[in-house]
Amino acid sequence: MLDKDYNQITEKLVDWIQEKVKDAGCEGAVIGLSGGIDSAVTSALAKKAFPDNTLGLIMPCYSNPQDQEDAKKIAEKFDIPYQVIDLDFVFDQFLTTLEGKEKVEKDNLAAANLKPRLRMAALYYYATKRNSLVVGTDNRSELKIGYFTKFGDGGIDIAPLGNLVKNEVREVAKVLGIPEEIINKKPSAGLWEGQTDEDELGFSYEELDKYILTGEARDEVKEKVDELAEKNQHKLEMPPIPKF
Ligand SMILES: Nc1ncnc2c1ncn2[C@@H]1O[C@H](COP(=O)(O)OP(=O)(O)OC[C@H]2O[C@@H]([n+]3cccc(C(=O)O)c3)[C@H](O)[C@@H]2O)[C@@H](O)[C@H]1O
Ligand SMILES: Nc1ncnc2c1ncn2[C@@H]1O[C@H](COP(=O)(O)OP(=O)(O)OP(=O)(O)O)[C@@H](O)[C@H]1O
Ligand SMILES: [Mg+2]
Repeated sequence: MLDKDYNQITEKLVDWIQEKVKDAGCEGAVIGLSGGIDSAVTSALAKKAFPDNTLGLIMPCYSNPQDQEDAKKIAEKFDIPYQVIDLDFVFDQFLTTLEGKEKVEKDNLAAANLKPRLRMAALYYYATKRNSLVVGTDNRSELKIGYFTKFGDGGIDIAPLGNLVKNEVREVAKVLGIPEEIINKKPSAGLWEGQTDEDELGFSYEELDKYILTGEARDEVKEKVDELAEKNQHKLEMPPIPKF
């Protein structure tokens, strides 16, 4: 990876979270805990920043049970208070309400994207009640290509990992003592069974990160990344407003 001091970066990120939360007049952090590395790192940083006011929400929505186990393991290892909020019922009811019928097709992107959007609503519920910020887990690699659900996992207040590519997040994870099995787990949005980021995208984080950091990649990867970055640019901007 880069020749950077990840011990120092870790400390600076803790200070940065403290500063952003205090600047907002808030007192703590609320984070969605998925059992993946990005939320593990983010919650461990937030816990260091706000030892007495960090809350993790574990929100399975037809999710792999192993993910919930992994999320609990992180919460317990870092002594982060957490709540398990099962979204299966709400998800089904919402889809039924949206479609106006009981039997609803769930196997499509529109339905899959409801999951992160329900999680976003739950995170803001607790953020408001606790005078806290929603601390996002999006990293630089995901932000570059818009690989997140708009107003879902992209609906957050601050993004401490936003300047670190995925492989740098792994370096910070090592500094924090995140368990190896979480660091080495295949990244997944968990939106449908068996989904992995790299299968869906068609390139690896190693390739994506190298392209972001050096501008070098296979032509096919460059093309795909550039196309996604352009197509999803709107996710990083304010909604267009007429100038007249
Ligand atoms: N040019 C434009 N200007 C303004 N808005 C525009 C737009 N083009 C589309 N839109 C809007 O954006 C919507 C499409 O964006 P969005 O709803 O986000 O949906 P979309 O980008 O199609 O899907 C989300 C992607 O993010 C991935 N994801 C989601 C959640 C977590 C993770 C993870 O890594 O954990 C990954 C997921 O696997 C999927 O590939 C359209 O329905 C439309 O409303
Ligand atoms: N089951 C879940 N419960 C709570 N939060 C979740 C759940 N699934 C996803 N999230 C939230 O959405 C974020 C985006 O998911 P994403 O998959 O990009 O990150 P991750 O799971 O932490 O790491 P990885 O990308 O390596 O899987 C998570 O970091 C977490 O904050
Ligand atoms: Mg994940």
